[in-house]
Amino acid sequence: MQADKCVNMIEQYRGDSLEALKKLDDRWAAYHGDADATADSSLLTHRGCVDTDSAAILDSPFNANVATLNLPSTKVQPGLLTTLASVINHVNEAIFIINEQGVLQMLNPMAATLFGASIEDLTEQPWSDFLQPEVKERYLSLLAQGANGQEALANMGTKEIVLQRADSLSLDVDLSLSYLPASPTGQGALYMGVMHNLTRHKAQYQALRLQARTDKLTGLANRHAFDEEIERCWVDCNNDHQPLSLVVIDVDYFKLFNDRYGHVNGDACLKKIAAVIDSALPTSQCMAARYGGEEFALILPNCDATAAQLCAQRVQTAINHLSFTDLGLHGSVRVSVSQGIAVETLGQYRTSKALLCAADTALYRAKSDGRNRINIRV
Ligand SMILES: Nc1nc2c(ncn2[C@@H]2O[C@H](COP(=O)(O)OP(=O)(O)OP(=O)(O)O)[C@@H](O)[C@H]2O)c(=O)[nH]1
Repeated sequence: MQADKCVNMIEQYRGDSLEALKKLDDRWAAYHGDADATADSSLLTHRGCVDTDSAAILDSPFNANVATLNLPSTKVQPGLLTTLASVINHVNEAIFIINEQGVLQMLNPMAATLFGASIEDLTEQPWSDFLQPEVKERYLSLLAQGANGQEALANMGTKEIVLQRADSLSLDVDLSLSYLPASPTGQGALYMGVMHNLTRHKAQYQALRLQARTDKLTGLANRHAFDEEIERCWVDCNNDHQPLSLVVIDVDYFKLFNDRYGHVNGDACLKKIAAVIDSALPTSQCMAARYGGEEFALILPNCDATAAQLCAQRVQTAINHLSFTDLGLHGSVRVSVSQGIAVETLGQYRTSKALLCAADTALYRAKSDGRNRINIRV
């Protein structure tokens, strides 16, 4: 919204609004006691540049902060640039102006902070030096289109990019670049860039994403994450002609555990089981997820039946040895799990869902065969 406001203000003052510019110039002249302000380049220098008489500029009725903007003193239509400088310095957004060659003409303090250098050091620098190679080309061709008079193509909507700051740090920002056509008064076309620092948003997004994919009780991946991961692994393993194994794990007689020892201890038991399952994963590409209440599932990409069985046996042994004395329960209290395994190696299953169904069927068999056992369908 702020950016729109800025563009609107610039529109108001630019090229076709020469009348407004004239009024500003007249006001400036009146303030400085010079009726012919626009023709007086020394006065214009006063109006735009930091180096000269900054006290007078700070007292300016137009914009006390224009002094902080370093305006180029050559090849400009100063009335326009001064107005532009005044506007961008008022807007609470990081804004920079480049010319048709992509050279930084002015920027406000917020933009300088994002670029990682002072306004003075940044002015007259090629803006594309702050872009990564992959996006640099895109923006340079945009400038070329503007220079060829293809104005309609010379705007770039908001895009997420990585800024290569002057201090060599990288910064995630979103950036929009707007074409400001050449004015009839001789000012060449310019581009206005508006940037937002995305660092905090990205961190929040990552935290929320992790939260949305994590089971709150156990800290394992949740069902949503499992569904996404199985699809990804299915495609990857099929493409690479690698096996994909699934293990579905269900706690035996867990209702009894809850009934005997209470739901709080039931929760603690699920956490212990989850930790055991997670540590039994053979590789870092594997995923352990809480599939439902007392049901867990393992995705084992690039693992054949032997590797999957080994993993399941590790889980079984470790769970059989779990102790609950730290919960105040008797040392004899034990739990077990039943496990079903299905393995895709030679295109037996048409979809990941079919593979999951096969693992579920194997689990059902393990349960019906007496529990605390592993059943495999290859
Ligand atoms: N404490 C606790 N219990 C849960 C949670 N989610 C599911 N349960 C319990 O898990 C139990 C599952 O019971 P059943 O589906 O009958 O299965 P089971 O008793 O384990 O019997 P089998 O699976 O046939 O061996 C129910 O009592 C649920 O309340 C949870 O997050 N915390």
